[in-house]
Amino acid sequence: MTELNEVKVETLLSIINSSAREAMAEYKNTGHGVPGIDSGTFHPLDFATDTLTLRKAIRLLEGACEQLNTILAPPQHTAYNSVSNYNWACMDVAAQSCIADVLENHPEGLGVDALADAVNLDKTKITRVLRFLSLMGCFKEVKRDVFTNTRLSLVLKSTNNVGCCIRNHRRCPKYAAALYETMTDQEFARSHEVEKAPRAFVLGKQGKNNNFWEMDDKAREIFHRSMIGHSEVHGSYAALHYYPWDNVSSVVDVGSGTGTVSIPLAKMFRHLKITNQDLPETIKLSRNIWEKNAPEVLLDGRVEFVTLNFLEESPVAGKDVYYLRSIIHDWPDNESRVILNNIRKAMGPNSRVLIQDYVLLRTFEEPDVGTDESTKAPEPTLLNFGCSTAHQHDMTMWLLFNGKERTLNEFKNIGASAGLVLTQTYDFVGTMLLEFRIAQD
Ligand SMILES: C[S@@+](CC[C@H](N)C(=O)[O-])C[C@H]1O[C@@H](n2cnc3c(N)ncnc32)[C@H](O)[C@@H]1O
Repeated sequence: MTELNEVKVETLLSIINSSAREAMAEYKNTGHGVPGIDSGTFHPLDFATDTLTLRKAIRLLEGACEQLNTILAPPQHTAYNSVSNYNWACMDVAAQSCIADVLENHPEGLGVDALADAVNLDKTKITRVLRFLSLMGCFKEVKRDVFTNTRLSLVLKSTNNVGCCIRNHRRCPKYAAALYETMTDQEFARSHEVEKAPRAFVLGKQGKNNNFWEMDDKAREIFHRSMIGHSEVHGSYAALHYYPWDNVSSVVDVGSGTGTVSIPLAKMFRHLKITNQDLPETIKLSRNIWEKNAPEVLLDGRVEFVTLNFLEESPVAGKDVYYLRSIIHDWPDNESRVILNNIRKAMGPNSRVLIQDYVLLRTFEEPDVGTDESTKAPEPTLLNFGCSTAHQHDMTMWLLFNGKERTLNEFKNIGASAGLVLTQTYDFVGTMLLEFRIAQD
């Protein structure tokens, strides 16, 4: 047994070695070298849209590092570390107070007195936060009490879409803190309805409105900007590069938001006709964003905006692709079936449904359709490559909506209930793209 455990540790070490080398090669391929922990600027690869090789390497690296730590550290150390992790709180302070924005004007560094004045916070407290974050390479203390930005802290800037996403995430820990209460509360414990999600539990106690999608214009704008950040975080733009769009002429972006993926899609594939469909207020915002960011597509007449309530009606009929990014995971199974059924009614014989969401891989499930070798987690990697991102996202969906990330089998089942069959999968690491067609009896 001891020897077998040693072999596993050795294997993890070699996974770490090979995946780290692969990641380094990806950075070097750009001609800009490998970034440092204290780099003061972004690397060109940081916001590239096709980073699939790097992402596959990082998935292996993170999972193996975490597993190795858990094996070799005393268990009490690992258990306590996971409950006393306040990275999120310190990141939140830095993001809310716009520290990275202030430091950007001081590339040589800014002393904590001036910084505390600029962000109107207590000097001692802000210094504690910055020292905490510096341990993970977010900000750097260049001289005693003088801090600069790093590549990681730059992400927190208010002008950065991911910064917006991080700022928007701050409410989730509040819902998470009530998770156990929701699981023991008589009314909420056994319900899987949207109205009985942890978010609704917490807001209900404060006597507030519970419908997530009813927001004022400002909140809607922030939410949809954070969805762009979300797609950068999760590498959703891989869909632009790996789906055969040349064989498609029309795309309906179902629950389009402001066109996070469909704007770059329309710019990259000039033959595509795009229909954006969402709730009325969002469609209004969407049109404004397209006018600002893709006026040439509007001038070409390649985009239309049509309101839709996908729980009650079908999208426009007879288009080639019905694309749903970050839609199905927002909803429990019943509503997901309704959405897919409504789309199914609009589909022509050659239409496809493309769902882009996380897919939870399970150790004991049947082999995946159309996946290649790089999708299979190597031994002794744990569930989902030992990578917690998909499962963390699953928790976020639970907290907000009683929604969930699903396994491939769960997707197949809700697809089948709408007369759809899974025909192809694309592993983009952050998310998967699942292609469904009408099932032939
Ligand atoms: C998580 S966002 C995803 C937006 C977009 N697909 C993206 O990737 O940025 C979910 C979207 O679903 C829309 N939505 C929610 N309920 C809806 C409904 N009943 N009918 C149509 N759209 C809805 C929201 O307005 C929002 O734009």
